[in-house]
Amino acid sequence: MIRIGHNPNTNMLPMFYYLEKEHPLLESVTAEPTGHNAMLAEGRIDMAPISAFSYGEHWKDYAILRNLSVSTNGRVGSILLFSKVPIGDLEGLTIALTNASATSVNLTKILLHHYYGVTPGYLTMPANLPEMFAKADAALLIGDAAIQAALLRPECYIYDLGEEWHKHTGCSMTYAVWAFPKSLLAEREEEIMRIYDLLLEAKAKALGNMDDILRTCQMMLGGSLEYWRDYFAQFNYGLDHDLVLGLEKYYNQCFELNLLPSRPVLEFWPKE
Ligand SMILES: C=C(O[C@@H]1C=C(C(=O)O)C=C[C@H]1O)C(=O)O
Repeated sequence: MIRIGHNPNTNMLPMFYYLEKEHPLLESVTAEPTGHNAMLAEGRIDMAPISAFSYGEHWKDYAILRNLSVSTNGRVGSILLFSKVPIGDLEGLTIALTNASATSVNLTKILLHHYYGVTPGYLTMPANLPEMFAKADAALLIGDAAIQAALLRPECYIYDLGEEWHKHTGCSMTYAVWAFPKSLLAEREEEIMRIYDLLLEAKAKALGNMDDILRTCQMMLGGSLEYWRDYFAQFNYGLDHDLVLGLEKYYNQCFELNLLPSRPVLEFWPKE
């Protein structure tokens, strides 16, 4: 039995919609990304779509499943900085960061410190825009919380961090990778291979049947089918060479800004 992390946000439906929930080899544990980051590090789950940043913290212990990620080359639509002032004016002000994210929290710091030359103060809070705006001048939200907040058209500046990253670096951005502890390979490699095949099959089926997923998103959060078609058009759930280059750029920036203690070396599984 492999315990995998299930992320309930709409952007993960192309991975989970067709994954068999009752498969005898699988047990799913639902949480936001930071929940899975902690559970994988503590051995409470065996594999998950963790924050790319969390892989960067544990790269010596983890392997990354090939050809799987949550990435965009530009706009993402659900990693949004809501701000009362233009982004370049945040010097000395306060940003409330969602407690659900690790990748985007550090992406925010890279963009602000390195590219805009501003150093705000930070708070970490549950994702709730009115409560965040009561305590801070800007708020970072990810996933469905970001989509829901943006659909309400709040009166503030809204920056898409995938778009900002692309604008400043020309690179794609990988938010999540599927990782597992390498120590599992000694005795459970065959089981991991079975789960990997299930994940690839579920993804292929979803990407060939996106209409079902668009309707599900509409039922979950509202919005038009066109809105959802446009949202998913940005995403890449693979992990090709160009995406890896973008991810390495992100890790290098994290290391240079002391957000990571070492420069991660990516180790993929299965070996080619
Ligand atoms: C695209 C998204 O990516 C997510 C963002 C993450 C993070 O910031 O740590 C982690 C997992 C991703 O699935 C999103 O939630 O909107």
